[in-house]
Amino acid sequence: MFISIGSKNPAKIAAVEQALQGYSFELISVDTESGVSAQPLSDEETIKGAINRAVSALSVSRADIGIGLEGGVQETKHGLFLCNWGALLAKDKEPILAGGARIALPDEIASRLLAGEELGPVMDEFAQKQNVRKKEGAIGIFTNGKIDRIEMFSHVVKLLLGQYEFNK
Ligand SMILES: O=P(O)(O)OP(=O)(O)OP(=O)(O)OC[C@H]1O[C@@H](n2cnc3c(O)ncnc32)[C@H](O)[C@@H]1O
Ligand SMILES: [Mg+2]
Repeated sequence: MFISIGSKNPAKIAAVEQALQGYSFELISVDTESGVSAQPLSDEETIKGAINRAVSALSVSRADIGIGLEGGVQETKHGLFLCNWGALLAKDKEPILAGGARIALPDEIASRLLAGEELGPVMDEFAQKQNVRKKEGAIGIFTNGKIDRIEMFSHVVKLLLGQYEFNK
């Protein structure tokens, strides 16, 4: 299986590799535009970003499958939640979608995102670390390391792959 992932973010690449353990596969990563805002503010926008990345990843390579993973946030009555979406696109097929685990962000983080800041830099400042988005992610910080961004996205990729196999 030849797979192209639409991001150079090491956490997203590692998530695909983790989900594909036991498979024989070749993986390339391509820097794609999400085509949505840098900080998507809804499920809908985040899904669109994931699909756009999968489409570009497939179109610029000879891969059989393009995968797009996108992070965003979604407002609810219970707070601003992290949302993460994945799209898998096989040639001449409709994209397959899957969502990741969700947790509410603390108010001090949520208010900054709603004011227009991006989660990546806000998390680095909050956690006093560098490149949180490429490592444990906000989900790793706020779950005390129980579920990091790689594990969360690897779950999304397994959900994509499983649906792809089931529908084949
Ligand atoms: O290189 P790319 O693939 O763009 O990876 P990214 O880390 O920027 O990830 P996204 O574009 O999918 O995420 C959209 C925004 O949300 C941020 N973000 C999403 N999830 C995060 C997390 O768990 N921890 C820190 N920042 C996160 C990220 O920095 C962006 O500002
Ligand atoms: Mg980004």
